[in-house]
Amino acid sequence: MITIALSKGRIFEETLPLLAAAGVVPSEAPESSRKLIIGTNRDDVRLIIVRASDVPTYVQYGAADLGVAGRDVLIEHGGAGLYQPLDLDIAKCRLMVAVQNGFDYDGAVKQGARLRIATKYTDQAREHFAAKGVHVDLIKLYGSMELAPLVGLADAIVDLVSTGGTLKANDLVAVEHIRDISSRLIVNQAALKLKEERIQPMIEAFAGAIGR
Ligand SMILES: Nc1ncnc2c1ncn2[C@@H]1O[C@H](COP(=O)(O)OP(=O)(O)OP(=O)(O)O)[C@@H](O)[C@H]1O
Ligand SMILES: O=P(O)(O)OC[C@H]1O[C@H](OP(=O)(O)OP(=O)(O)O)[C@H](O)[C@@H]1O
Repeated sequence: MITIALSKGRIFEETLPLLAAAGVVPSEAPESSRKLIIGTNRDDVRLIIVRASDVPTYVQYGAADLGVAGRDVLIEHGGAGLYQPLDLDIAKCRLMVAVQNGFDYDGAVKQGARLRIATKYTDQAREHFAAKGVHVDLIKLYGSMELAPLVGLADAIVDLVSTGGTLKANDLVAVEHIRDISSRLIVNQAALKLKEERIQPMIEAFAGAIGR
């Protein structure tokens, strides 16, 4: 059996064409089912549905052989035990610093002010501000980061931006680009050796379908 870990929503939807290229069609959609293990048209392939940030953990420990995870999530996880053969060029966005409209970010940084930063991405935020020599207090959040500057919880946020619609709707502006993000295929290193004859063709099928 080959087990593939995916998260609901954009990762599942954008991985469907890649799975199809490998001859894998899920037997139901996670959005309309409460099942966490989803069968496919292939007896030897199943999907497990987990939180986006948990995908690397399932693959690291071998509970899933393969998975699809954002670069944002992979950097926070650290990547131990994971082989990352392909950038799938899906779920594309940017990790950015944003502040409320009117907040003088450059001025605050120049003055050497200590900034309060709300984010789910504490490791990447710490590294970004340390490299700039800016002192920060990090406030860990698990979602809706855009709210933090509006209610005085933080001076700035580090979050993902795609269309910019969420920032705009909440009177925020992006002030720094940290990195471009897309999702990657990740593979458990031991599984790749033990099940190579079934996993390698899947990697090749995914590779051939990227960007189609
Ligand atoms: N607006 C976006 N546009 C494109 N890609 C995005 C966007 N937001 C997030 N992503 C990418 O898709 C991945 C999955 O995002 P998704 O919103 O499904 O999960 P999440 O809610 O961030 O995670 P969790 O459920 O673990 O809190 C992210 O890790 C990121 O790489
Ligand atoms: O620039 P935009 O196109 O508006 O996208 C940015 C938003 O997308 C992500 O949230 P998502 O839609 O995944 O919501 P969730 O993570 O809170 O489920 C991210 O956390 C931003 O809030």
